[in-house]
Amino acid sequence: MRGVSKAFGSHGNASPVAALANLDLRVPEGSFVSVVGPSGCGKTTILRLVDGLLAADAGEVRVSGAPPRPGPQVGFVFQGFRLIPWATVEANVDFALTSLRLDKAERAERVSRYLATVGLSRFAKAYPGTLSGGMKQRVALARALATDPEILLMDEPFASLDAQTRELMQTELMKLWEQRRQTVLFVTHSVDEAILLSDRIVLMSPRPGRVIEEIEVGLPHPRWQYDVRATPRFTELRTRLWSAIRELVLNDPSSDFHNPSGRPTA
Ligand SMILES: Nc1ncnc2c1ncn2[C@@H]1O[C@H](COP(=O)(O)OP(=O)(O)OP(=O)(O)O)[C@@H](O)[C@H]1O
Repeated sequence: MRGVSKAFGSHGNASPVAALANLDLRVPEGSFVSVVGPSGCGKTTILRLVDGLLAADAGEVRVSGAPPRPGPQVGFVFQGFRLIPWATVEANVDFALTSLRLDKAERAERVSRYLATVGLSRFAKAYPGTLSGGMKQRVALARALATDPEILLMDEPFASLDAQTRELMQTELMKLWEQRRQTVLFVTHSVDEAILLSDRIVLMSPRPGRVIEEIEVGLPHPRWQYDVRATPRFTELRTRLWSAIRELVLNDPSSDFHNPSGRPTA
């Protein structure tokens, strides 16, 4: 993304919201990049621009050298799963394959392979409403992976899961990524999650959203094989990112937590 700006239209008398201003961001092929920053800094807007669901007002967005276009080359995983409630688990995954023009046997093989990858083969005939949150998110992950996309866009995919399930899903994602090494652009509010998963972390400031720092994580892979959180590097990154985000929030006049002095308000 080069010099990208995006504003959203005004509601009633309110003036337009400048979501992104003159944003530069490069995500190298095969890398795992996370975007963190205060609420409303434009993280989701970046993903929608890369997916081609949204057009930039100014600047240039390129995906593998071409203008972005929605399609099977890009997999999207959302916080809210977005499964089809009246379709079975396997039908939900199969639906993603519609545009690939595979024959029936190939489609069935893909569906069963990716359901096995996320450990849900036994639930192929179940309906989403009967599954736990973690299982639903695994279906959503299988659906996103089934087209074998070059790029995975993930918008707070684990935010609504309980802490244990979230950790298990993070480990699953790390393992899957080690095998396939897609390019991943991952949005999260969790600094720990960003450090755990990413090669690089992009820190954004809000109103208008822009990149203020890019940090190489520098922790070795595969990270599920050792206790990443116990390393000095993890602690250092965590402290650095949290204090930067805290400063951004306290100094943002439109934030509910605006308090430049940082002193107790009560
Ligand atoms: N369709 C829209 N119409 C109006 N304003 C919008 C729209 N989409 C996003 N915005 C505004 O643009 C800004 C950036 O939104 P975006 O959702 O990209 O931020 P975010 O960093 O992902 O937020 P959060 O962390 O809260 O999910 C916000 O101020 C948001 O209110």
